[in-house]
Amino acid sequence: MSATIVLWSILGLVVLRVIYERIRDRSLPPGPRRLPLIGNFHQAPTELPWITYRNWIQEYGPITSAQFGGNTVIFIGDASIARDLLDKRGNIYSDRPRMVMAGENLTKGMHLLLRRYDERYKLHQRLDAPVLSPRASKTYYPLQDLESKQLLFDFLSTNHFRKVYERYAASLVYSLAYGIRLQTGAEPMLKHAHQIQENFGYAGRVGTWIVDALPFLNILPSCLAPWKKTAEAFYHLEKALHLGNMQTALASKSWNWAKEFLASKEASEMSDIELAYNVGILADAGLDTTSVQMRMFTLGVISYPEFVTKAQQELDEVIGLDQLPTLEDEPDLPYVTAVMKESLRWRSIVPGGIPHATLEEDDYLGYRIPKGATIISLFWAMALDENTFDRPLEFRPERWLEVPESGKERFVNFFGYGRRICTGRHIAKNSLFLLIARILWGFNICPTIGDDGKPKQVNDMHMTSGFVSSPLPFEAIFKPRSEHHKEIIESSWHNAEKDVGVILGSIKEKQISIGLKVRG
Ligand code: HEM
Repeated sequence: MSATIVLWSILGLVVLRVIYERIRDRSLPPGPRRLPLIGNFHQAPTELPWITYRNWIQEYGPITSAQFGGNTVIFIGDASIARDLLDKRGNIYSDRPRMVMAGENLTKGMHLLLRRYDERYKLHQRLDAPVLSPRASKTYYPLQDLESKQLLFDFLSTNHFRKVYERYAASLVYSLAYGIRLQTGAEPMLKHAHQIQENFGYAGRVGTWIVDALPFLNILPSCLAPWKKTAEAFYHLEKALHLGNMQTALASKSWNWAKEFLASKEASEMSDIELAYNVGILADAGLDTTSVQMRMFTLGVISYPEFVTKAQQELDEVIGLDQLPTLEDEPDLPYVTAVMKESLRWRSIVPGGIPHATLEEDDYLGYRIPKGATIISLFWAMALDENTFDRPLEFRPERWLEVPESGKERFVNFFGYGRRICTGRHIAKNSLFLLIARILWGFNICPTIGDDGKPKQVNDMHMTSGFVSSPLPFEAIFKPRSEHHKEIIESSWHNAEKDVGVILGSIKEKQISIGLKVRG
């Protein structure tokens, strides 16, 4: 074959490809200009990608499309469009995009968050639903009460708030899932669990693995696919943690989710490892989320301290000085509830949203949304939308108590959408309310003082990338509001029931008494 024929053939293929892409992209929502083959891949940042995506939304409109290799991605930057598609058309928009490295190689299809929307996924949802319902979640209050009392007590002797929040969140979810209280936060199993989270975040990083861009490469044998070795090592580490915790839970005398699940009809259709992963993924999901959201709240206090006085006035009037607020007080504490909502809006722990995918082609506002497209509801854009939130960069709880000026729908889906909405949201919201109310009741939180004698400045826009985005390290000082507050915190902790077996037993009794079906 002469060189001329080769050249003409290549040119012909390129032309055919361009024609194919033109047809493929017809009627898609507008978006940045694509290059042949790679589309916008070269424009997808690995660090803080939501900032670039928000810029695209501002330039091209609230529903924007881009092409990452063979994958069409639709970005949504408007709360009502996100609800129209992800909530109201949940039958189409509840799948997840394929993530070869994190979803298939590392977690072997067993990570609930990444599961495709199929019968197996629904089986897992049926298994989990009874322990995560609003009514069941309310019965976990005695554990949240105990752990939050320890949290307040810990703040009397340390300002290391990251550790204090992490211990709270981990101990709560490990008690529920496995009957294991984590009293110090330095337990080896917790270190192991954090390593697993880190590995998952690494495996899930966009732009890190060639196999995520070109999934067909995954059929290569391990000797030609070095990523498989990494995934296999991570998998064995994770499997050991979930199976080990499951064994401890089943051997424990107390009621826990592991026992509850094992006794269910759904579990009889699962292997030991699939069941252990189910419990393990729930435990993982509860580890970082609540604690990082509490760091966002702390960042809000340091950056916009004015709201604290108003919250404390409300707490003093409604609760008084002699007792801690409880979950029952929520309806009487609208300002504190607004602080919780504002923490979730101001800095989401998932600013890039968690991607959904379409199960079939759809039509919306005259645009074609292809089957298999990745759908990103961009929390960062919706939470900072100036048309719906006045001065959105400010932490201003009042906005949740005022009647919004514009008639436009505001972003409130902090826990996601439709059939993939966060299943731990009732537990999470109860924790956030209780922690925020109790911390504001008992403490003033101040910035640390620098060498120049002035409060150290903290940049409230400095965040990490990754599955869960957290603030970069900053310092804060937790001071009890008075000697009296300190005494109440000490006595509440000293008088608390600390035996997790007794508390879990009382939770089981409570569930039976209110008519919940208890299996374990
Ligand atoms: C402040 C705390 C939390 C926040 C902000 C949060 C947020 C989210 C978001 C945005 C999603 C994705 C929803 C979607 O795809 O539309 C999600 C999924 C999920 N969350 Fe949470 N979450 C929190 C705490 C928790 C806790 C405590 C648990 C478990 C006890 C949990 C369990 C899960 C699970 C299992 C999923 C996967 C749902 C699925 O794909 O079907 N989350 N969460």
